[in-house]
Amino acid sequence: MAQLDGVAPGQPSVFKLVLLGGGSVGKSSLALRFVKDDFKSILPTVGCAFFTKLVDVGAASVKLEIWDTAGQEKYHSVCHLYFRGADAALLVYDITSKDSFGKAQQWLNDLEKELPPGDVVVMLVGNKTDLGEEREVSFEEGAEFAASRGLLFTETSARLNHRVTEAFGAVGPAAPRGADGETGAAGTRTPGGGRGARREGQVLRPLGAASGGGAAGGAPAPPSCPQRAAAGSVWTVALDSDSPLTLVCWRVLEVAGSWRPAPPELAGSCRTALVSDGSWESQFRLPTPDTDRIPNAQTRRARPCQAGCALCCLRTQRNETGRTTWRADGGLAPGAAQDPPVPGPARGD
Ligand SMILES: Nc1nc2c(ncn2[C@@H]2O[C@H](COP(=O)(O)OP(=O)(O)OP(=O)(O)O)[C@@H](O)[C@H]2O)c(=O)[nH]1
Repeated sequence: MAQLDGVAPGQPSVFKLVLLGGGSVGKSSLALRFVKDDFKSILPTVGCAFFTKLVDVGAASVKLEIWDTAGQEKYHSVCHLYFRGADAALLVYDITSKDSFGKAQQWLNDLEKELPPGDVVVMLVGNKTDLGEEREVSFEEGAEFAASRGLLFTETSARLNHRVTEAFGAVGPAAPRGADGETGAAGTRTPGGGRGARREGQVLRPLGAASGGGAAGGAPAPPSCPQRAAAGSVWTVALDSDSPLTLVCWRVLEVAGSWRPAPPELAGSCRTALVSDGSWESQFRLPTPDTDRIPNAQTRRARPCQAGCALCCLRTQRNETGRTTWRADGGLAPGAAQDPPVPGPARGD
């Protein structure tokens, strides 16, 4: 977090979040929606606009500074000045503009020149989902680009207030930061992480331990449906069939309803995404063509339970693929691996 050192006693620490992306993609509108729950006509930003919001993180308050950079080309050369010291970034494009999607990729390159990957948590945000009929960038394109660059990903509508709070929350001061489950709470830093950014491929401990019930060997048990899976959970799911094929998929749950894509080495073999209508889509491509028992590519759709529970989605996959074994990584003790509990009536599709 910026300015943590030297914070006067009683003063909230400061967390710097930058909004970047092309012109008119809705950066200011997202900030306005998040900070004031308002949506109105806004003039193009000149240089950089500035919003603040106090965010409660545990018992402490953190001052979230939102630096809303101008997307117009004429300001491009100065915007990198605003990136310095950022803890997090929302990289925004307009889903109705392919051009803005290309520009987001350029902005990311600019950001990475200023702040190396791993120093800052970045979420790619496709805005204006209310204009779905004019869509030029598919959800999958966004998700795939995010996966290829190790970014979080979501789609929003500032106009309809769709997933705006979730987007800011996923990268904000209350989001989980470190492998030890540390949050971005005021006064904390992740060891070796400078500002506490996530590291690609990092295994985060499932944070459901506190509310997740019984723990094997002191380790957290998988959260059970309809309990909300905790932010920061990492699960490995092995899908076994009668054939010798085994597919291991990695998932990092960042916030309820939003998955971090599989790490690059597994990209293409497995991905799960929250599609814009609120249902889940998981696609598995098995690594060998031996598909006697399992089709080569399987797409499953399931509605999450009200709590956006991860296991509802995964359970539906299990129901549909028959024999599936489950393993929870990042905290479960050996021997604790087992099917997660499936309480209550099925809520999947
Ligand atoms: N339909 C729709 N329009 C939006 C949405 N978000 C923003 N807009 C509109 O898109 C236009 C640009 O929005 P801004 O918030 O000013 O975009 P910006 O990215 O800050 O633009 P610059 O300041 O030029 O960088 C405005 O007319 C907004 O009303 C959205 O979610 N849906």
